[in-house]
Amino acid sequence: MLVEKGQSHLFEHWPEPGVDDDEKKAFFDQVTRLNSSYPGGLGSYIKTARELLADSRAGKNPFDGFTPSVPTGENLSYGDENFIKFEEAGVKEAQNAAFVLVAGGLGERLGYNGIKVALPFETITGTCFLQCYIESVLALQEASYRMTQGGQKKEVPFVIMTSDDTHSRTVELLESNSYFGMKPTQVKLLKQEKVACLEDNDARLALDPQNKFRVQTKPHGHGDVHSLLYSSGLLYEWHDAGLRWVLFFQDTNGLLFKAIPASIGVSATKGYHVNSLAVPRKAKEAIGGITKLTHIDGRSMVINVEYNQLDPLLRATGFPGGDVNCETGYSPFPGNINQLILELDSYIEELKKTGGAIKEFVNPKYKDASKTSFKSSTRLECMMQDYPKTLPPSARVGFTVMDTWLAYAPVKNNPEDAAKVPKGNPYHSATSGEMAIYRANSLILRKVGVQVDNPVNEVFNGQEVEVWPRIVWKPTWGLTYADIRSKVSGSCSITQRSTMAIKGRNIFVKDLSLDGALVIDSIDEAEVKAGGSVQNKGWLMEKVDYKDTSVPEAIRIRGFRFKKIEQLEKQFSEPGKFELKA
Ligand SMILES: O=c1ccn([C@@H]2O[C@H](COP(=O)(O)OP(=O)(O)O[C@H]3OC[C@@H](O)[C@H](O)[C@H]3O)[C@@H](O)[C@H]2O)c(=O)[nH]1
Ligand SMILES: [Mg+2]
Repeated sequence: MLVEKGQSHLFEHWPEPGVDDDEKKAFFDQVTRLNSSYPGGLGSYIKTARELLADSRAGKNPFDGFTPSVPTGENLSYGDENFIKFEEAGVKEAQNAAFVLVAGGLGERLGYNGIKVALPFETITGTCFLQCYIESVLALQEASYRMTQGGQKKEVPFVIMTSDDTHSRTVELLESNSYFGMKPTQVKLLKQEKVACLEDNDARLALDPQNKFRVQTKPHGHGDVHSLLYSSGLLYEWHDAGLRWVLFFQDTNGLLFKAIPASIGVSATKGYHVNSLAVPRKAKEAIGGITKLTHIDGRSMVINVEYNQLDPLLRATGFPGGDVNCETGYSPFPGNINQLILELDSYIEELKKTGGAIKEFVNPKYKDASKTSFKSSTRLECMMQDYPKTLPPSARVGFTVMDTWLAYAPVKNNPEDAAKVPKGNPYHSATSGEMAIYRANSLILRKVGVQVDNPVNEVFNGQEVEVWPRIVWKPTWGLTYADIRSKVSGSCSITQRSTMAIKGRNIFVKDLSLDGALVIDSIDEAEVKAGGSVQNKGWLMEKVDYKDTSVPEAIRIRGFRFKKIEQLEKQFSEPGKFELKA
């Protein structure tokens, strides 16, 4: 097959029979894997690669014939009547959802040595992203069950897509932490395979520079999640269990679950087959733009246009300024945060036709303008948000826009690159990611009536950020606006230099004035009233330089660490009613 497909160069250097036979066999093992893990097999991969490479060489615009315009979607504003209604509908529906985390990426822009889901999303408690996600799903599952008493208690499936770059470390993280409280059987890992690299426009496969008996491979992109889910049989299992929604999300967004209940509510209420979460987008920000594309033949679709393609598309279609802000100070195109909610039945119908194959693209870096050779080998890639591209016009494709402060704080950029982000655009760094948690929690507490001090501006690792009071809570304490409102009452205040961690479901904050650090931990069966005036020296934020290798990498990439001077710390590990009075 390889020889037929113009790949005989792969064998040119092979020694005579009997020499290196083990390596030769290993080569065919690898080829067999590459062949079976790609929908349609290697032959189909090579064929598509030739077509896409020819288009790329000819400079063909992938959006040829399409005109972009700004689509309309559902705009939510936190805590208003509409939002509360959607949150309630979403929590009810959450027990019919399955969650899929795509975490196969290396995170090259961040350059962190570990896997990204193992990074703390905040360093008050040191909770990592994966723990945050798992605890949020469990809290949602529990809340959903309680809302529909009498029903059957369901376990919400949690899938993680890994790759060879992340798989074993993800398993290790789960196992060494008892799956963060989830039943191991509730978690499924699907490993994506890499795809063959291409060395030229004829799609000749590239050999691994380290081993001439192996084909070089690179990641195929997060779009693999659809074919993996389909071939795993999970979708049918979920269908038979009566599930209705599949939610996809990415590796580092500590705010995400604040936006999820309401967006499930939007999907359920509007009957969306596809619902993408979005936030206002700054021009040139590294997030895709949700765009309505209308073809000259009349058909149209609402789809993500990836951040590197939005500017050329706009310039080519009568927007000479390209990707620029409009009078609002934002790009007119909502920013895709790549959190998708798909309706399960229509998803299965579509995948029956496509097998989960997603429209691919190729992005070779050419040596020169003749476009005949590449600087380094390339490969086909695909993105999970391109799923709607093959849907029929009857599909209900929508999106939900929320405030960035509530919904999106990814950790993608290393400190050096983050410091170079144009002023006014988000850093998307470990520093900004953690600060965003404190800002969101402060703003939420303000919404429910707590008097929270204004932030101060500080510079960490060359990035100027707002530092709000450092407030965190467990998902079981406050999953929705209504939850949080029910747990806070009276006249409460929190000063700017304060730190607060609420780590128990039934902690009721009433008439609390905090100036310092407070940590409360309680079991579900303990009901704790927390009030009075708490004042102590608190926790200081000490600056750390990202180049200071004496500090653990997960900390120094933030540019600060907490110095615990003094705190009030209380633990309630017995059932009963308690009062915390300072
Ligand atoms: O092969 C891969 C590549 C990536 N991924 C995962 O996919 C997720 C996103 O990857 P990246 O962080 O590289 O994505 P990018 O920042 O380039 O853009 C992504 O997020 C922002 C959105 O606006 C973009 O539209 C979306 O493509 C991560 O969770 C990553 O682990 C895989 O699981 N497999
Ligand atoms: Mg990327």
